[in-house]
Amino acid sequence: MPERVRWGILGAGGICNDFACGVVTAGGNITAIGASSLSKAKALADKVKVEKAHGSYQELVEDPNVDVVYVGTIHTLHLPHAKMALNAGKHVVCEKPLAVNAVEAQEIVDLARSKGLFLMEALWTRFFPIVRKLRELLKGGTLGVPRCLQADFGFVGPTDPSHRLLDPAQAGGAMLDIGIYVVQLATMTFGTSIPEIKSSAILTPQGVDAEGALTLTWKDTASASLLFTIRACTPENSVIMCDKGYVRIHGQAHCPERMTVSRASTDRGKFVNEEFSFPLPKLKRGLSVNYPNSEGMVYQVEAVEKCIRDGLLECPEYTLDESLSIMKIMDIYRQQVGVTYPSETSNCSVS
Ligand SMILES: NC(=O)C1=CN([C@@H]2O[C@H](COP(=O)(O)OP(=O)(O)OC[C@H]3O[C@@H](n4cnc5c(N)ncnc54)[C@H](OP(=O)(O)O)[C@@H]3O)[C@@H](O)[C@H]2O)C=CC1
Ligand SMILES: O=C1OC[C@@H](O)[C@H](O)[C@H]1O
Repeated sequence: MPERVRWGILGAGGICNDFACGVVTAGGNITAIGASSLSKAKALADKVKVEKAHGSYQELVEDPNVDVVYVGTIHTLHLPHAKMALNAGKHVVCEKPLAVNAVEAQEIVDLARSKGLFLMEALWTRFFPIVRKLRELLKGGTLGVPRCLQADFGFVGPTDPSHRLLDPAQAGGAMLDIGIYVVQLATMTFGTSIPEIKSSAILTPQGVDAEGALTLTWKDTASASLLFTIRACTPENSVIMCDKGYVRIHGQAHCPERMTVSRASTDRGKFVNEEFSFPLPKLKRGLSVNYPNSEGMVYQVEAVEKCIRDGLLECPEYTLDESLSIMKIMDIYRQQVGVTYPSETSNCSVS
């Protein structure tokens, strides 16, 4: 294996640009970009100064100079594209959600495991320094036991019903696109066992969830109250409440840079506050990103490269079992609110 992992980028849309900028900014090595057409692949390759562009995904995954494929296509294509790369013997980092439902996600995980290849769902939030600091803090125990979480993530999304966020054929809807971020905060804090789930949602005329609310209860131990919407601006606050204080993670919900830790004092209702912040890295000159705070892709790139260098097949900071649990929670939510996608041949996987 060369000193730096050799990345292949599968797709040339919005997030592929941002991920590629992350690799370049991290000083990493992208050896090829493959897209549905050569012109699309070339346009991105020129922008991020990558020599090789492929006009098909198959050519990309078969490129002998690629070690790990980043899959950045739409939700319904994650299953075929992740499988295509694994079957070609490549490690895979696949955009969130890993797949449309838990049955599909399990298929990808089983394939990676059977082939002894690295696989991770690209839940980049996990690798932000503030999130790592938060985990350290919760583990350290000085805030006591985490008992409840309140979190929201919302923005006003597109109105064109053919946009991927709204189109059932592209597995659109708020949960799979952004709800996943608040769900992962809950599993990170309270563990990956499947909680009791109560869901509600507002659906679009096309039948995807424009807004959802979820109450998760881990019997006798913890609860989470989560809201996600693509039809309203929300404060994007996440508050983890413990028995000796609480932590407020300030938005943006999926790429936070700042948190306030409030420790209970001997005076009930009075807290001693401590602020933490980790500013984003600066992009390398000439690069520009499409999505907020995508400079923070750097952290995920570095984490994956370390795992692959160390010979790991999954990332300890975000395991495949956790991805599968999150997928199951999202399946149960969709069952409860009545969102199914045309691409789902078998029903959701909930057992
Ligand atoms: N981590 C984060 O912060 C973010 C993550 N995402 C995730 O990234 C993924 C892609 O989102 P985004 O980049 O915004 O989407 P885009 O629509 O910008 O790009 C998606 C790519 O998928 C392929 N594609 C798109 N539509 C179709 C279609 N109808 N039929 C066939 N192929 C299609 C195209 O690949 P090609 O270029 O080869 O033609 C396209 O470039 C999603 O999984 C999303 O959840 C998105 C935004 C932010
Ligand atoms: O992951 C995401 O984060 C930012 C949102 O704007 C985008 O729709 C989503 O895919």
